[in-house]
Amino acid sequence: MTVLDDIVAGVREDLDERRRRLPVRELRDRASAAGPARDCAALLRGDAGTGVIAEVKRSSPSQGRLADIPSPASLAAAYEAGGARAVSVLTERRRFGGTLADLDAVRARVRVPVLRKDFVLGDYQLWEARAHGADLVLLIVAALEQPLLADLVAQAAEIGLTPLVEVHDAGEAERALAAGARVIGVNARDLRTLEVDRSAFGRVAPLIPEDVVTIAESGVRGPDDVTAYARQGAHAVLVGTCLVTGGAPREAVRALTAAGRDRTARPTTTAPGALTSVAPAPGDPSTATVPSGDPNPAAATTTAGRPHP
Ligand SMILES: O=C(O)c1ccccc1NCC(=O)[C@H](O)[C@H](O)COP(=O)(O)O
Repeated sequence: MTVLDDIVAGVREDLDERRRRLPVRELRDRASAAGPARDCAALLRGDAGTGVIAEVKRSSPSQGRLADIPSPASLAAAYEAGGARAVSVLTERRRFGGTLADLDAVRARVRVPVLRKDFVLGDYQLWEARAHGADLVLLIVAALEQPLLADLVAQAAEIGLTPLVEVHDAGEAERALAAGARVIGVNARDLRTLEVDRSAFGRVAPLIPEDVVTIAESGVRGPDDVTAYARQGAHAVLVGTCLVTGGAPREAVRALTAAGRDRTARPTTTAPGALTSVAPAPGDPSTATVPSGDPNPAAATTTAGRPHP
């Protein structure tokens, strides 16, 4: 069993329990009362510079306890004051020490978009995310079969959430695009082994079309890492550990944001194997990928719904 399998098994148990306590129809009512979410793709892309998505993270499977964070709202306010483009809130309880109450508290305090960071396995968690005020929701390709991934991308958009679809390698990026992702996070951390490889973004991002927003996730230790990602064209970086352990979150976010000031246009490859996304027909969550350079959309190979390894 991998670390990811183990996390997902716990998440599933907790989710079943919440479902028993609160029917989805009630969640939907709460989601309607939460007011509209923002369309975050353009906000995350920003005008210039690599932005910072700053994370509220108490613990992690890779490093155990990181910080107490008695007031997630105060931490998020410090992130916002430092110039964070968005705030990420880990709501997974067992391994990360997060709760939906953290999401409520952060939502109530900041104006920037808020990401619900969890291991989403079905639409119930999308409704939860919206009911608790999230604008964005994380969908992890490695945790989802392709038909479910495509479904959740489409449903998230219908609910008004912007799905941030997380990948770790080229094959997962292909699946994300095939599912219709418009915002893709390349996680340097392999969720099966917890190994961090900061070169993952440089390998995967050039395969992603320029009109898709790209986020470099995990393993950022300080400004130099942000500068490196900015040179590779990342629209934003997602940072947790170094912000919650550093002791001065507002100043830290400011320094990371300054380091990302000079973003270079992302080099996208036209080599065989590069991917382009093809917009799905309205109401059709599936989409297709074609090798870039092939001008004939009719040559598209539909990959949505395809079983994955
Ligand atoms: O952080 C972990 O150890 C981890 C392990 C298994 C699954 C997910 C994990 N983290 C979630 C994240 O993606 C990070 O919290 C986020 O990218 C920030 O990373 P970092 O700056 O390295 O804390």
